[in-house]
Amino acid sequence: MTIWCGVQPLILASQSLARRELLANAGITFDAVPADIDERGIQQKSGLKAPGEIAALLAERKAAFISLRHPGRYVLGADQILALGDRMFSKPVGREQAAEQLAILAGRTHELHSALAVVCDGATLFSNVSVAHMTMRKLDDVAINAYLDAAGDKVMTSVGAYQLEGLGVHLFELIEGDHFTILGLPLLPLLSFLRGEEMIAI
Ligand SMILES: Nc1nc2c(ncn2[C@@H]2O[C@H](COP(=O)(O)OP(=O)(O)OP(=O)(O)O)[C@@H](O)[C@H]2O)c(=O)[nH]1
Repeated sequence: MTIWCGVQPLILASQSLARRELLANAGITFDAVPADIDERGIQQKSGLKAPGEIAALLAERKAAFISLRHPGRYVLGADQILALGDRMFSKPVGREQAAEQLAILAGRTHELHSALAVVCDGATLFSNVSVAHMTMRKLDDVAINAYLDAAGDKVMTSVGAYQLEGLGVHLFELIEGDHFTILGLPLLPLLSFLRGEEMIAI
Protein backbone atom coordinates (compact mmCIF):
# COMPACT_ATOMS: atom_id res chain seq x y z
CA MET A 1 0.00 0.00 0.00
CA THR A 2 1.42 3.40 -0.94
CA ILE A 3 1.37 6.21 1.59
CA TRP A 4 1.23 8.91 -1.09
CA CYS A 5 -2.20 9.69 -2.52
CA GLY A 6 -1.51 12.97 -4.26
CA VAL A 7 -2.67 13.21 -7.87
CA GLN A 8 0.98 13.79 -8.87
CA PRO A 9 4.26 13.27 -7.02
CA LEU A 10 5.56 16.11 -4.84
CA ILE A 11 8.52 17.97 -6.34
CA LEU A 12 11.53 18.45 -4.04
CA ALA A 13 13.44 21.52 -5.19
CA SER A 14 16.71 20.31 -3.71
CA GLN A 15 20.01 18.54 -4.46
CA SER A 16 20.23 17.41 -0.84
CA LEU A 17 20.65 13.66 -0.39
CA ALA A 18 19.54 13.97 3.23
CA ARG A 19 16.27 15.63 2.23
CA ARG A 20 15.64 13.02 -0.46
CA GLU A 21 16.25 10.20 2.03
CA LEU A 22 13.95 11.75 4.64
CA LEU A 23 11.07 11.99 2.12
CA ALA A 24 11.73 8.53 0.66
CA ASN A 25 11.89 6.92 4.12
CA ALA A 26 8.57 8.60 4.97
CA GLY A 27 7.01 6.98 1.90
CA ILE A 28 6.49 10.27 0.06
CA THR A 29 6.42 9.94 -3.74
CA PHE A 30 8.46 12.78 -5.19
CA ASP A 31 10.62 14.00 -8.05
CA ALA A 32 13.86 15.83 -7.16
CA VAL A 33 14.53 18.95 -9.26
CA PRO A 34 17.38 21.06 -7.81
CA ALA A 35 16.72 24.83 -7.83
CA ASP A 36 19.81 26.57 -9.17
CA ILE A 37 19.36 30.00 -7.58
CA ASP A 38 21.94 32.49 -6.28
CA GLU A 39 21.38 31.92 -2.56
CA ARG A 40 24.05 34.31 -1.32
CA GLY A 41 22.95 37.00 -3.78
CA ILE A 42 19.31 36.70 -2.67
CA GLN A 43 20.40 36.79 0.98
CA GLN A 44 22.48 39.95 0.46
CA LYS A 45 19.75 41.73 -1.55
CA SER A 46 17.14 40.88 1.08
CA GLY A 47 18.98 42.78 3.81
CA LEU A 48 17.64 40.20 6.25
CA LYS A 49 19.79 39.53 9.33
CA ALA A 50 17.83 36.89 11.26
CA PRO A 51 18.96 33.35 10.25
CA GLY A 52 15.43 31.93 10.43
CA GLU A 53 14.10 34.65 8.13
CA ILE A 54 16.94 34.10 5.66
CA ALA A 55 16.34 30.34 5.63
CA ALA A 56 12.60 30.91 5.14
CA LEU A 57 13.21 33.28 2.22
CA LEU A 58 15.66 30.90 0.51
CA ALA A 59 13.36 27.89 0.97
CA GLU A 60 10.50 29.84 -0.59
CA ARG A 61 12.64 31.12 -3.49
CA LYS A 62 13.88 27.62 -4.32
CA ALA A 63 10.32 26.27 -4.32
CA ALA A 64 8.97 29.22 -6.34
CA PHE A 65 11.80 28.90 -8.90
CA ILE A 66 10.80 25.31 -9.65
CA SER A 67 7.05 25.88 -9.20
CA LEU A 68 6.93 28.38 -12.07
CA ARG A 69 8.44 25.69 -14.34
CA HIS A 70 6.01 22.98 -13.20
CA PRO A 71 2.46 24.38 -13.24
CA GLY A 72 -0.07 22.74 -10.98
CA ARG A 73 2.54 20.83 -8.97
CA TYR A 74 3.20 21.07 -5.21
CA VAL A 75 6.88 22.05 -4.88
CA LEU A 76 8.84 21.73 -1.64
CA GLY A 77 11.86 23.98 -1.05
CA ALA A 78 14.12 23.90 2.00
CA ASP A 79 17.11 25.70 3.45
CA GLN A 80 19.26 25.49 6.54
CA ILE A 81 21.39 28.18 8.18
CA LEU A 82 23.87 27.57 10.99
CA ALA A 83 24.11 30.49 13.43
CA LEU A 84 26.62 31.09 16.22
CA GLY A 85 25.71 34.37 17.87
CA ASP A 86 25.45 36.85 14.99
CA ARG A 87 27.77 34.79 12.74
CA MET A 88 26.26 32.57 10.07
CA PHE A 89 27.92 29.62 8.37
CA SER A 90 27.11 27.79 5.15
CA LYS A 91 28.56 24.55 3.84
CA PRO A 92 32.38 24.52 4.18
CA VAL A 93 34.42 24.48 0.98
CA GLY A 94 37.28 22.03 1.50
CA ARG A 95 38.80 20.36 4.51
CA GLU A 96 40.71 23.39 5.75
CA GLN A 97 37.55 25.48 5.99
CA ALA A 98 35.72 22.58 7.65
CA ALA A 99 38.49 22.34 10.26
CA GLU A 100 38.43 26.11 10.85
CA GLN A 101 34.64 26.06 11.23
CA LEU A 102 34.68 23.16 13.67
CA ALA A 103 37.36 24.89 15.77
CA ILE A 104 35.04 27.92 16.05
CA LEU A 105 31.99 25.80 16.93
CA ALA A 106 33.81 23.55 19.44
CA GLY A 107 32.87 24.10 23.08
CA ARG A 108 29.93 26.32 22.12
CA THR A 109 26.22 26.01 21.35
CA HIS A 110 25.15 26.85 17.81
CA GLU A 111 21.69 26.96 16.26
CA LEU A 112 20.45 25.18 13.13
CA HIS A 113 17.57 27.07 11.51
CA SER A 114 15.77 24.79 9.06
CA ALA A 115 13.04 26.19 6.85
CA LEU A 116 10.66 24.71 4.31
CA ALA A 117 8.07 26.12 1.94
CA VAL A 118 5.45 24.40 -0.24
CA VAL A 119 4.60 26.44 -3.35
CA CYS A 120 2.09 25.75 -6.12
CA ASP A 121 1.81 27.97 -9.22
CA GLY A 122 3.96 30.55 -7.45
CA ALA A 123 1.73 30.78 -4.36
CA THR A 124 3.16 29.74 -0.98
CA LEU A 125 0.71 27.27 0.56
CA PHE A 126 2.73 26.36 3.64
CA SER A 127 5.95 27.35 5.35
CA ASN A 128 7.75 26.42 8.56
CA VAL A 129 10.97 27.34 10.32
CA SER A 130 12.29 25.12 13.12
CA VAL A 131 15.39 25.57 15.28
CA ALA A 132 17.71 23.11 17.01
CA HIS A 133 20.42 23.93 19.54
CA MET A 134 23.64 21.96 19.18
CA THR A 135 26.25 21.99 21.98
CA MET A 136 29.57 20.82 20.64
CA ARG A 137 32.27 19.26 22.81
CA LYS A 138 35.56 21.08 23.36
CA LEU A 139 37.73 19.76 20.50
CA ASP A 140 41.44 20.38 19.93
CA ASP A 141 43.07 20.26 16.50
CA VAL A 142 44.07 16.61 16.98
CA ALA A 143 40.45 15.59 17.65
CA ILE A 144 39.13 17.72 14.75
CA ASN A 145 41.62 16.22 12.31
CA ALA A 146 40.93 12.69 13.53
CA TYR A 147 37.21 13.32 12.97
CA LEU A 148 37.78 14.77 9.49
CA ASP A 149 40.08 11.84 8.58
CA ALA A 150 37.35 9.41 9.62
CA ALA A 151 34.33 11.30 8.23
CA GLY A 152 35.88 12.24 4.89
CA ASP A 153 34.61 14.62 2.22
CA LYS A 154 30.98 13.91 3.08
CA VAL A 155 31.26 16.58 5.77
CA MET A 156 31.33 19.27 3.04
CA THR A 157 27.69 18.49 2.19
CA SER A 158 26.44 19.79 5.56
CA VAL A 159 26.38 23.34 6.94
CA GLY A 160 28.05 22.28 10.17
CA ALA A 161 30.58 19.92 8.55
CA TYR A 162 28.86 17.00 10.25
CA GLN A 163 26.23 14.35 9.64
CA LEU A 164 24.61 13.82 13.02
CA GLU A 165 23.28 10.38 12.04
CA GLY A 166 26.87 9.42 11.18
CA LEU A 167 30.24 10.20 12.78
CA GLY A 168 29.08 13.74 13.53
CA VAL A 169 27.45 12.38 16.66
CA HIS A 170 30.91 12.18 18.27
CA LEU A 171 31.19 15.99 18.15
CA PHE A 172 28.32 16.71 20.54
CA GLU A 173 27.62 16.66 24.25
CA LEU A 174 24.03 17.99 24.06
CA ILE A 175 21.42 18.19 21.30
CA GLU A 176 18.14 20.08 21.81
CA GLY A 177 15.63 19.97 18.99
CA ASP A 178 13.93 17.81 16.44
CA HIS A 179 16.07 15.21 14.65
CA PHE A 180 14.64 16.12 11.23
CA THR A 181 15.25 19.82 11.80
CA ILE A 182 18.90 18.98 12.40
CA LEU A 183 19.11 17.00 9.16
CA GLY A 184 17.69 19.98 7.28
CA LEU A 185 13.95 19.36 6.82
CA PRO A 186 11.26 19.90 9.49
CA LEU A 187 9.45 16.74 8.45
CA LEU A 188 6.68 16.61 11.07
CA PRO A 189 5.09 19.99 10.17
CA LEU A 190 5.40 19.07 6.48
CA LEU A 191 3.60 15.74 6.98
CA SER A 192 0.87 17.49 8.96
CA PHE A 193 0.32 19.92 6.07
CA LEU A 194 0.31 17.16 3.44
CA ARG A 195 -2.13 15.13 5.57
CA GLY A 196 -4.40 18.19 5.66
CA GLU A 197 -4.21 18.32 1.88
CA GLU A 198 -5.22 14.64 1.78
CA MET A 199 -1.98 13.78 0.01
CA ILE A 200 -0.87 11.12 2.48
CA ALA A 201 -2.97 8.17 3.57
CA ILE A 202 -1.99 7.80 7.26
N1 LIG B 1 22.92 13.90 6.35
C1 LIG B 1 22.92 15.07 7.04
N2 LIG B 1 22.80 16.25 6.33
C2 LIG B 1 22.80 17.40 7.06
C3 LIG B 1 22.92 17.43 8.46
N3 LIG B 1 22.90 18.74 8.85
C4 LIG B 1 22.76 19.49 7.72
N4 LIG B 1 22.68 18.68 6.65
C5 LIG B 1 22.55 19.06 5.24
O1 LIG B 1 23.24 20.28 5.03
C6 LIG B 1 22.66 20.91 3.89
C7 LIG B 1 22.35 22.35 4.27
O2 LIG B 1 22.59 23.14 3.15
P1 LIG B 1 21.39 23.81 2.29
O3 LIG B 1 21.97 24.96 1.58
O4 LIG B 1 20.18 24.01 3.15
O5 LIG B 1 20.95 22.69 1.24
P2 LIG B 1 21.78 22.09 0.04
O6 LIG B 1 22.43 20.82 0.49
O7 LIG B 1 22.65 23.10 -0.60
O8 LIG B 1 20.64 21.64 -0.99
P3 LIG B 1 19.49 22.57 -1.63
O9 LIG B 1 18.23 22.19 -0.93
O10 LIG B 1 19.50 22.15 -3.09
O11 LIG B 1 19.89 23.99 -1.42
C8 LIG B 1 21.36 20.16 3.56
O12 LIG B 1 21.56 19.27 2.47
C9 LIG B 1 21.11 19.38 4.84
O13 LIG B 1 20.36 18.21 4.61
C10 LIG B 1 23.05 16.17 9.15
O14 LIG B 1 23.18 16.10 10.38
N5 LIG B 1 23.02 15.04 8.40
